[in-house]
Amino acid sequence: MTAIRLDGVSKVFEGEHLAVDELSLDVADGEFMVLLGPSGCGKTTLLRMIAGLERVTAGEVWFGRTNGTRLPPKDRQVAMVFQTGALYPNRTVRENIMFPLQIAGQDDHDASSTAAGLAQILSIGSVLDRMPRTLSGGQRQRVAIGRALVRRPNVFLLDEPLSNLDATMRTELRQEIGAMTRDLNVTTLYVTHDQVEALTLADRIAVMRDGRIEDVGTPAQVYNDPATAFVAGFLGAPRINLLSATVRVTAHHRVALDFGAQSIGLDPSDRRSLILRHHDGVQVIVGARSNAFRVITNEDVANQLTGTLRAFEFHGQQSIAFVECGIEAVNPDQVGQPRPMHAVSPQDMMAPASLLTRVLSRIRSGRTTAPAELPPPTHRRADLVIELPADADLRRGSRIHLAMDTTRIHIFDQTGCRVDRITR
Ligand SMILES: Nc1ncnc2c1ncn2[C@@H]1O[C@H](COP(=O)(O)OP(=O)(O)OP(=O)(O)O)[C@@H](O)[C@H]1O
Repeated sequence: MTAIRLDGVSKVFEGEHLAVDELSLDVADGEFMVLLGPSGCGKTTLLRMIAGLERVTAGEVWFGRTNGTRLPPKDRQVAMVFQTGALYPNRTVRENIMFPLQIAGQDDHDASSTAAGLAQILSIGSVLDRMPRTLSGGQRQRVAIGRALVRRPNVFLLDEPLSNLDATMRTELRQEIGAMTRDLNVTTLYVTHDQVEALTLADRIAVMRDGRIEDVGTPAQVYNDPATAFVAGFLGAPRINLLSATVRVTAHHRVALDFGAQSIGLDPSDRRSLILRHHDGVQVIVGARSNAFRVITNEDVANQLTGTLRAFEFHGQQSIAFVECGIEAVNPDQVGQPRPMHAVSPQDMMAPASLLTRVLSRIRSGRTTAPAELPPPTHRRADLVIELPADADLRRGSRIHLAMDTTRIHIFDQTGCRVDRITR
């Protein structure tokens, strides 16, 4: 077993762009770390650099106390499973799993019994003598996992291993992967863009965007206390409501969030008031999940939002309502979004390290815009999405009053960074 340290790792593809941008991450010995992010954010590239399948442009990859940046893949004690684990089509399940042991010189009898033991753990003991073409997708992935783990790697990398399976098979294999990697105590990096997989499997989640990590923490930390509006928007269904507001501070130091036609006051005992008191007149983005609202019947209650119920969806356990409140909403995908990545010339790729560093910083400066220069995030009038009890008796088109639980909201600046974070 071994810890992994990524120290300022970057990857620039020739003639293309910066796929991984000076990324640093520590994965503890035996930890299950999930890399979560949208398509194209650099997750696979990062895994491939750890496996040694992709050259690191800048930065270092450490395995425990060994600098593995330039180690050939075979010397890294790393095993990797891809979306569709390719199997040897002309070998049985048993032969597929035992093959890495045979290559390592183990005798056939021992290799066969190790393969059979692992197959039992992976619930494929009954198909040991079948050929891969006769297996289901889930069984094939189990064989690929068995073959990757049979030599007891120090590091286990999985790249969206469940994405080609149906929902039932995904849930089943997800639980087994979690249990097995913990039993084996192998340091695991698991790539996905599925938030359910990330939240259910991870010891910690690293949320990636555009080649960088925006937040790292336990599932509860990144869900309940997200570092950025993007992270808040990426985790949770329905997506968090992001509302455009202005901070208003009264003469008595009370803090209100002004949404235009409506406003909400923070409780004076709320410790975040102390931070927001210094932001009078500042434009912010208020993040409120669908369960931060409650329908109230008394329209005289202070501190409420009022709107028209536009649509209503029954979801079994609860209902989701769409309420038009005349408040500007912000798209989480566009908050703090860097400019398009800049092209790198082949000459840049040949540059020595110091020049390379300058190239990276030039690309980054093209991608990172100072808050003052940022175009305003794309605002649009949109419905508030709120959760209601499944049996809520409401009619489309009716006026409804909503109490907002201000202890459950997050406040972000215009670049999408939290301004009210006190717990982490
Ligand atoms: N060999 C390559 N040459 C040039 N560009 C590449 C290469 N491999 C990946 N890229 C680019 O690097 C960026 C990151 O790709 P990567 O596959 O790592 O993303 P990802 O987060 O794993 O995406 P997905 O979830 O869709 O697999 C993408 O813009 C991709 O087009």
